[in-house]
Order: sequence, then C-alpha cells, then structure tokens
Amino acid sequence: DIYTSSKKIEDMVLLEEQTLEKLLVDVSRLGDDQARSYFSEFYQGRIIKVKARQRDVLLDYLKHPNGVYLTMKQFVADYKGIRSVLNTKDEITKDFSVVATEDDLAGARKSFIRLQEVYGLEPRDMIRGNYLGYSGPALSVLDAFQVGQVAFSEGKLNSSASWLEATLDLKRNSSSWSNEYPSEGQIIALLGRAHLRMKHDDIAENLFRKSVILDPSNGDAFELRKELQTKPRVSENILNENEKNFRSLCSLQNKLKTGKFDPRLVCKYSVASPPYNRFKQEVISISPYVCLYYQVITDDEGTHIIDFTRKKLDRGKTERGGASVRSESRTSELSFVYDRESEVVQRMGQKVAAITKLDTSQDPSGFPFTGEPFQVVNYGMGGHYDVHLDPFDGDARKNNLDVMENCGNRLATFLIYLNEVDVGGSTAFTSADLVVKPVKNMALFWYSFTPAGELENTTYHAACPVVIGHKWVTNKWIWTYGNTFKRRCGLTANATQYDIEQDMINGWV
Ligand SMILES: O=C(O)CCC(=O)C(=O)O
Ligand SMILES: [Fe+2]
Repeated sequence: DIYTSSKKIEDMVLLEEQTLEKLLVDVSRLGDDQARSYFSEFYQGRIIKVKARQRDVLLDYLKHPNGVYLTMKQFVADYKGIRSVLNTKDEITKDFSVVATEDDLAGARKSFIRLQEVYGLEPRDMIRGNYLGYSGPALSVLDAFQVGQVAFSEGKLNSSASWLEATLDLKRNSSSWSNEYPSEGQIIALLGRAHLRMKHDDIAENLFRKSVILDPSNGDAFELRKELQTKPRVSENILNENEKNFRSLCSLQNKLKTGKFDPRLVCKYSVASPPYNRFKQEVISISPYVCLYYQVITDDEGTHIIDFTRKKLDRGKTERGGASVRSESRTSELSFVYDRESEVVQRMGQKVAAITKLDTSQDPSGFPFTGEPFQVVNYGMGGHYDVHLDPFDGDARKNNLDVMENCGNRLATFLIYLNEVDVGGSTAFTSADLVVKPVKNMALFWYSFTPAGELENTTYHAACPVVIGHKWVTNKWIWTYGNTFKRRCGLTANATQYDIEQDMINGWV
C-alpha cells in the first residue's frame, strides 16, 4: 500500500525520476520493441513534468488529506495506460509498486470517512479542503460521490447521507453544466437507498420520485425501485464506551487526566542509570501508571532510526483468527530494527533501560528475550490504530504459547514520538481518559501489568487518525522475562507502579 505511509506517498512523487530511470533500464532489457517505444514516449512526456515540480510546494500539499488523495488519483490516471501495456511483464511489475493504485484510492476514501467520524467533521468542509481551520485543495463532485458510495457499502449510512447531501450541493452549484457522472438523479437515488436502510421510508420514496424525473436510467434509481419493495435495513454500528471516548479524546488532542487535583502528578527530574544522569519526567496518571519523558533521544538518533527503516516499511497488521492480517483497524506502515543491526539503535535501547530501570538487552534473536526490537511506525493519510491492549491476548496468545511460556508477556511500552503532527495523531487512553499529543523526542511510557502481575485493563489505547501532517513513532516493548528481579512486587495486591517506583530507582527489588 502507498496511502498508509506518508513516506511512501512522498517517495512516489519526489523519487519519481528514479522510478522512471529504473523503468527505462528494465524496459530496455525486455527486448520488446513495441514496449520500448511505448515507454519511451511516456517517459519523454513525463520527465518534463517531473523536473518542473517544486519540492517544497509538493511537501506542503502532501500534508493535507485532499492533497494526498488528489495526487494519488493523478498518478493512478497518468500511469494507467503504461501499466496496462507493461504489467504483463514480471520484471516490470515491481517497479510500479511505488506508484499508487485503485486500491490505494479505495483505502483513502475510507480514511476520509474515518477522519469525518472521529473528528466530527462536516463533509462540506472536507470537500472544500477545510479541515479544522487548515485549508487545502478541493474535491470534485465525483470524488465526494465515491466517498459517499464507500460509506454506503460499509453500512455507514449517516456518514454516507451527509457525503451525498454535500455532493448534491456541489453538483447543483457547480458552474459548468454537464452530463458528467454522477448525475443529480444518481446522487439522489443513492441518498434514497441510504435513507431506506435507515428506515426512513417516506424520504426514500420521495427521493426515488425526484431521481427518476431527473435521470430515469440511472442504476441506483433502478436498485432503489426494487429495494422499495424488499426494504433492506442496516442497523448502524453502536459505539461502545471506548470507541466513544476515543472520538472525544482525539478531538481534544491533548488532555491529562480529569478529576481532582492529585499531588502525585508531578514534573520532576528522574534519575537514570549511568552513563546517563537524569531525564525530565512528567507523571500523568497513577493508575494505570503513565508518564512522559522529554528529550529521550537526539534529533540525530531519530533521523537515524527513520532512515534505517524507510526502505523496509510494510503494512501494519493485526492478529485475527490465528493469522496476521491487514485490516482497517490499523492503517500504518512499519518495520522493526534489532540491536545487532545498528549501534545507534542498540544505544537507544540501553537508554530505555537506563530510564525505566528495566532490562531491554536481549531481543528475539536470542531466546528467551527481554525486549523487542524497536518498532518504527509511519502513518499516512488518516493513519490510525484502533483501541487495543499491547500484551498478547486471545489468538495472539494461543499462537505464541512457546514465547508466552518462556518470555511472559509485554510488560511495558516505551513509545517515542519522532516528529510533531500538525493536527491529530495523538495517543488516546480510552479507559484512563488521557490523551497525549506527539512532541518530538518525547517518550510515553506505561506498564500493562500491575506490580502484582495483573493485566491493567485501564491501558486500552489507540492512535488517533492523522489529520494534517505526518506521524512517525518508534517503540520498544519490554517483556516480563528478564525483569523478574528488576520490576519489584508491591507490598499489597493493589499497589501501583507509583508505590514501587522509588524502590526501583533505588535499585531495591
Ligand atoms: O502511534 C501511537 O500513538 C500508538 C501506537 C500503538 O499503540 C502501537 O503501535 O501499539
Ligand atoms: Fe499499542
């Protein structure tokens, strides 16, 4: 996928010259004169356009969801012809993997819906390019209609109706009179189908009549005619508490725990193990224990770990039914870096140990292990991660019994933000009522188990969709194995990390 990584979207555009040069070489190797002459013509026209681009203008454009969408759409259209000529050749297919496809556009339409739903945006504003006060390019009638279609087919009927109403307004107000698809009648018919599914039968009847007058032959009117007899219904997905909280926290972007003043929530210098001295720490929640550490890495370290993984990014997956699968619940691209792959990254791992007083020294290349390799994650257009817990549970647990028996589970998460996101992209703790906005080089740290070894059910968290800008994070999961004598027990079953923190700093187990 391309749309799931801001890096891949940028590369598609900024490194297009390299892609073209590579294609030129690979096509010439085919020994197929027709293919060569076809590509040569494409190349001549394209390279002029590519060279005329302005890097800064483009980078700015690609911070905006509409800019990303329209850029991908342009690439899909521009490469369609050459793709269909050359795609039959295996040697060439991989060269095209850096160019967006119809699948990316389909994914991006779902991102629009997610942004709308999570942040309560109005499709009208989004179509105009207005996202929470940030402006960008506008979408066309067809673009907006296609988003409405996706929402419809996903059973998100309220959302579909508001996209279609906005599409209709745009169609009516567009100055150019045209028979361009979709017609007004078609938009109205699909809107009717959405209303019918929401049990608004009268509205649907009404829209049907309007639709056939305007465009008697449109496919959606045809469907709607049948459906007015069969009355298909779809009930809207009801959000659970976590999902509702997710939306309100994401909109807030940055908020610490609600409730009474708590003198334990402090900013202080936390003493680290040698060779480090101390780090600025902010305790933001006692139970679950969550804190922030500022300036935990240098800009150079952050750049290094990003550079190390930028060529290896792959779609983030989730565990389902015994397999690791792509899913709409996690839209990002990621890669892992092991200590042995880079001295800089190994030192970063040692720094995590010095700050947390936990052992991170062995990664899964040795077994059993204490720390996972750093996971580096890049989010693209509307990129997010739904509410989840980090420790292995359910299927993930069943499929990794050997690991679970030998290494325990993910005890704690140390998540470092590698850049600042213009709008969105916060990390939300949906049960603990916390939300943290990314600050470059700042770490978010929490324990997923209590000192008594119980799972902290209050550490449900999620990555809010990125609205404007990009998001890069890296995290290390620290396991129970190897930390048996580092993370001490509490004196009571209810003890929280707060109660034992000072003892850990003092090195008392
Ligand atoms: O990116 C974030 O803010 C959170 C990511 C996360 O929860 C994860 O990768 O497990
Ligand atoms: Fe997580």
